[in-house]
Parts: sequence; C-alpha cells; structure tokens
Amino acid sequence: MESAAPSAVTVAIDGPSGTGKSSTSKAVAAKLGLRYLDTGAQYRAITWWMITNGIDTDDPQAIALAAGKPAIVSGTDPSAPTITVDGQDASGPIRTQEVTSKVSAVSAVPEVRALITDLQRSIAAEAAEAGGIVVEGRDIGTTVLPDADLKIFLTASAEARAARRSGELRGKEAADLAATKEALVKRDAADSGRKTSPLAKAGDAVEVDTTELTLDQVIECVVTLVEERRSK
Ligand SMILES: Nc1ncnc2c1ncn2[C@@H]1O[C@H](COP(=O)(O)OP(=O)(O)O)[C@@H](O)[C@H]1O
Ligand SMILES: Nc1ccn([C@@H]2O[C@H](COP(=O)(O)OP(=O)(O)O)[C@@H](O)[C@H]2O)c(=O)n1
Repeated sequence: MESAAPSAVTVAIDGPSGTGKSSTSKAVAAKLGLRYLDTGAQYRAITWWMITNGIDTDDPQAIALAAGKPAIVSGTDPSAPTITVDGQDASGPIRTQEVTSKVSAVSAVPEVRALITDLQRSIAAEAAEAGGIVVEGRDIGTTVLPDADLKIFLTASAEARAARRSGELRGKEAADLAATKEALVKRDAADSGRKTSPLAKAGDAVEVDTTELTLDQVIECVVTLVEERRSK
C-alpha cells in the first residue's frame, strides 16, 4: 500500500538579523518540499520603491500614503526565490546598505505592515494547498501566522551575527566588524521597539540559539522539529 503524502505544514521562523533565518528556512523548505517566503525581502522591496520614488523615509505619513502603490511579488521556490516590484527584478537593489539602513523606519509604518501582512497571509494560504511553506521574518509567529504548525525563534550573540554579516559584505561594500555590529544592534532595537508587531518571540515558539552551531546543525535541528510536528 502506498504511504499517504505528508500533511501540509506551515512553519514560522523569526529572529533578529544574522541568526540564520534565510539560510535555514531555504534549506529546510528545499529538503522537505515546502515553499519558502522571505518576508524581510518584501519590506526591503517596498523600502527600495520608496527611495527610488523620492518618498522621504523619515516621513511616516508620506510612506503611509504611498504604501499601496508598488506591486510586490514574491516567488516561493526555495531553490530560486525571487522578488519583483512593478514587474522589475529587485533582488539586487534591496540588499544595498541604503535600503538596509532605511528598512526599519519604513517597516514600522502600520499601513505598510497591514498591506504586507495581507500579502504574506495569502501566499501562506495558497501554499497550504500545495504541501506547506516556511515563512521567515520578525513577526510571523506572533502576528502574521499565529496558528502556524511550528514556530521557531532563532537567536545568536551580536558578535556572531556581526561576524557572519561582515563576512558576506567583504569585497562588496567595505564595512568593518564594529560598524556592522553597531548597525545591526541599532536595527534590532528599532525592530523590537516599534509599536506595530515588533520583533518578538511567540509564547509557543521553540528558541534555538545558533551562536555555537554550524548552519548544517541548525538545519538538521529544524528539519527534526518539523518532522516531529508532522508525525503528531
Ligand atoms: N549557524 C551558522 N554559523 C555560521 N554562519 C551562519 C550560520 N547561520 C547562518 N550563517 C551565515 O550567516 C549569514 C547570515 O545568515 P542569514 O541566513 O542571511 O541570516 P538572517 O536571515 O537571520 O539575517 C549568511 O552568510 C549565512 O551563511
Ligand atoms: N516579518 C518582518 C520581516 C522583516 N521586517 C523588517 O525588514 C527588515 C529587513 O529584514 P531582513 O530579514 O531582510 O533582514 P536581515 O535579517 O536579512 O538582515 C528588518 O530589519 C525589519 O525592519 C519586518 O519588520 N518584519
């Protein structure tokens, strides 16, 4: 007799920058045949659109008024995730230091969060019909998908996270370790301190400290947690 296909599963992975959310989520989704959504990329995309359209990113009212204008589309194949804004590939421009330094201000605007949250929920609902999804961000377990089957909250020391990030930047945009750490801690504080759905661990999330773990160990840990959840 053929074994039944595994039931659909929705996994929420949250945590601050550099804890390994993207790398882990992509690998776990690929291994388990799930879709993958990088919600940070969506906030970066709307920020990039604001900058290129001359909207003052220090003006929440101007951001709120413009928030509905760009069409942001995420491709959810974990082996080749994509992000477009008004049909244009935005995967490169959303990773610049300028976008990184402005994204917390844009993502704190409630109108932006409401629009992007709706988008995320519809992507997750569609994926639930096709095996499931790993969604990574800051407020997935607390706000976007409070009924997710499994919630993970990744942490790591600021030192480890800065070292990982500056390793990525080397040769591209010069950034020393101290400056990277300072920018990262500042962004954590902004994301954790905002009023509307701040970066936070959901009460029912499993916390995994990745400071002393390799990426492969983190992936294995999350795959095991998903499989345990699926077998219940
Ligand atoms: N456990 C780990 N040990 C060492 N490096 C890691 C680990 N997890 C992720 N990385 C590396 O750190 C960088 C940031 O990881 P990423 O997945 O983008 O984090 P996040 O999405 O949480 O910001 C990447 O270069 C990634 O390869
Ligand atoms: N669910 C989410 C995801 C990201 N964000 C915002 O988007 C920014 C960029 O997220 P990201 O996941 O690309 O950041 P990194 O972890 O890659 O540095 C964060 O600093 C938050 O301001 C958010 O507010 N809510």
